[in-house]
Order: sequence, then C-alpha cells, then structure tokens
Amino acid sequence: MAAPLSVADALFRVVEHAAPLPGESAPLAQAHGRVLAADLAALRTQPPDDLSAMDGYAVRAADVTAPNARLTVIGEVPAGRPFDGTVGPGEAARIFTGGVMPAGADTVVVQENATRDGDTVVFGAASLPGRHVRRKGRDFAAGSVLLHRGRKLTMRDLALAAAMNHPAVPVHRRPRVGLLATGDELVPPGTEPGPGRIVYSNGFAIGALARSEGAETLDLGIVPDRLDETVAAIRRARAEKVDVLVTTGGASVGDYDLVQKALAAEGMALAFWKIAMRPGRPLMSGRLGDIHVLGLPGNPVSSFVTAVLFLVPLLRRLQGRDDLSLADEVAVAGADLKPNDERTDYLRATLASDPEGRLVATPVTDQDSSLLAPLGLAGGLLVRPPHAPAVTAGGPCRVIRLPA
Ligand SMILES: Nc1nc2c(c(=O)[nH]1)N[C@H]1C(S)=C(S)[C@@H](COP(=O)(O)OP(=O)(O)OC[C@H]3O[C@@H](n4cnc5c(N)ncnc54)[C@H](O)[C@@H]3O)O[C@H]1N2
Ligand code: MOO
Repeated sequence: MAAPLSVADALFRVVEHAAPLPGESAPLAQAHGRVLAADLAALRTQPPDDLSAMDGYAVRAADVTAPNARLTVIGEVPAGRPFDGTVGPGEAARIFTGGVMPAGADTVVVQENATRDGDTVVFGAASLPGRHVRRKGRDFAAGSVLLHRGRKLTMRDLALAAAMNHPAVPVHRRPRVGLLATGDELVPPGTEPGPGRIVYSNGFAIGALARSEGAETLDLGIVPDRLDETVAAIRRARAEKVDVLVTTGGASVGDYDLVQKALAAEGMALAFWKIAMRPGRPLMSGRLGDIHVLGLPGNPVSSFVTAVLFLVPLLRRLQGRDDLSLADEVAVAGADLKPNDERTDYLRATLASDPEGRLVATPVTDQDSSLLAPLGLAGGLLVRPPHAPAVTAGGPCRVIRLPA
C-alpha cells in the first residue's frame, strides 16, 4: 500500500488549481478584510501643499531670528481657504492648523509665543525656517503604489486608501462556500433528539471560520445517508454556483459513508482521500467542474482541525492571498510528549505564559476526535511532525493558535 499523503502534499493539492476569484469594486466602508485585486496608486499628493502644523502665524524666518520681532498681520489662512497674497518682509499671516502656507512665508510661530495688538503681532521667541510646516508630499506623492495586490486590507489601509482619494477599491470576489452535513443521526440544535440521535454541531464552527476568512456561506442542510439525497444536495450546490463545497461526515469506509460515491457519480475528479494526519485521516479533496470540494471527516474535532488546515488556505488562495496557512509559533511543552508515528498529530492544547513570558502549550488529557468540550478549552494545536522524538515537559514544540 502506498504511503498516505503528507499534510504538506495534501495542502499543495488542495490549492494548486485555486486561482484567485475575479475582482469587483468594494466601497471603502465595506472593504475591511477584503483582499486587493490590483495595486493601488495614490490619485493625489498628500499633503497637497505645504501646510501649517499649528495654529499661529506664517512668517519669513529671516524676520524672526531673535525674540521680540514685531510684524504686521496682513491676512488670515484657515484650513481649506488658501491666502492669495504674499507674506513680504515685516509681514505675518494669521494661520490655523492645516492652512496652506502663503507665498513668501517659510515658518510658523505658534500663537502661544505671540502677542497680538490689532494688526501688529510681537513674537516672544525666535523661529527657524520650516518650523511647524508639513511639506507637500511628506506623506505620499501622486502615482506612488502604497497598497499592493494580495494585501488583506486593514482598517488603517482604508484610511490610507481614502486619503489616496479612492472611494472604492478593487478586491477579489468573496468565495461562496456551501456547507453540507451528512448523517441519519443528525438533528439541528434545539430539537428533542430521538434515540441514538446526535446534535449537528460542526457546521457552526466551520461556517464561522469560513466567514471570518472572507467567505460567504450557504447552508445546504443535513442530508440522510442516502445516495439519491446526497446527489440532490450536491446538485443544489452546483445550481447555487458555490466556489467551494464542504461536506462533513460520510468520509470514512463505513457502509453509510456515501459522500465520495455521490460526488463520483456527479463527476468529481478526486485529488486525494486519506492523509497522514491525526485527527482528520479520512479527509478527501477533489474538483467538481469549477467547484473545489473538501470532504471533511464527521467527527467534530476532525472536521474543525481539517478546516483550519485546508479550508482556510483554500479560501485565502481564492481571494488572492499568499499567506495561506495560519502561522505556527514556538512554544514550550507543558507536559511530556510521546514519540510520534508517521502521521502529523495536532494535539488540542491549552495555552498559557510561564514566568519568563514563554508560551506554554499543554495537551488536554483526552484527545478523542469527538470531544467538543476540550476543543473549546484549547487555545491551539500542538503540532507533532511525523516521527517526532519524545519531548520532556519544558522542551520546545510548535503550536498553531486556533481562531477565536
Ligand atoms: N473502520 C474504520 N472506521 C473509521 C475509520 C477508519 O479508518 N476505519 N476512520 C475513523 C475516523 S479517523 C474518523 S475521523 C471517522 C470519520 O468518519 P466519517 O467522516 O465517515 O464521519 P461519520 O461516520 O459520518 O461521523 C463520525 C462521527 O461524527 C459525528 N458527526 C458527523 N457529522 C457531524 C456533525 N455535523 N455534527 C456533529 N457530529 C457529527 C457522527 O455522529 C459520528 O459520531 O470515522 C472513523 N471510523
Ligand atoms: O481522524 Mo479521525 O479524524 O482521527 O477521528
């Protein structure tokens, strides 16, 4: 039997055919977290002119080289209303923060250092050229590319794009993710489950994860373990033009695990089924026309962990991002770790800081892949690579923080 696919190889196969979705225009107020589909160049220079940084008087520095200079006030320059005249020798213009520096003036004396008497002003202190003046273009020049394609827009980027004079920005379309749960035993939360029934849970975490990664989600419901109903749900997903179809459950080898059979009947090209990880071994991936299919195992922990590791990168790729995976970071093991076998292990671990400020990751005691309560307590996944040797408590390890 061929060795099962490694996590890295599986991830490559999940994203290799995922091209960024087409661009669309998003108004700035709706663009937070969207990913730029094109470079963004400034449409204007900022500041557009030399501006005063203070409320005071715009003067010639040559007139105020010593304290007690006495000048004649020839006009007023509020922000947004430039002054037509020129400040000549012996003259000053009253100016306010953001006002355009009038011709002739090259420095600003703050009003705290000025005594005004009618048209005359006397300065208590000397000033130097350029003092309290914000030079034209100090922030950026027209034509400069300040935000690059592939960037996930932060709230600060929105302010910058606005200052660059863009009311809207080109962003990749949000991926549409269809979520399909399978299993005769599943009932929605809030009902009175009959004997042997299980409350449907995992789609709530996976849906929230997908939306937090910029996707729109479509709930395709729960289908029973029947081929015809599973096929019908897959057809619904196609009719709804989802970009990604995420199924949960029915991924294993049991008589009622029909998801792959139904997808094959609909023409899916299988990329892989089963990979060398724990939890999540029965993960399946393929393509159904333009739809990227991820078949996640039904166990709630397995489905969430595989969604974090594979759905997140797929959604990021579809939105044109290059930072596909959630970053891992160095931590200290909070307990002894056994040597690992050939599968990458993702241990649910609580996270804390030790007195030296180091991140400590302690695996929860029961690592069964059905357990949601420990998953809720875990702040991260402690990653054990294939064949990792034993680590004693206090030794180094790596963790992936789980999204909130
Ligand atoms: N003979 C074997 N049996 C199993 C194997 C195997 O290799 N050989 N793999 C095991 C592993 S590992 C996993 S993971 C599961 C995955 O199985 P399925 O994807 O087919 O999942 P189901 O059998 O449908 O469900 C498993 C478990 O999870 C519950 N479940 C399913 N969907 C949901 C949901 N949406 N919300 C909450 N809980 C859900 C379901 O009731 C089952 O208890 O297979 C092992 N078996
Ligand atoms: O891989 Mo299963 O996901 O171990 O429970």
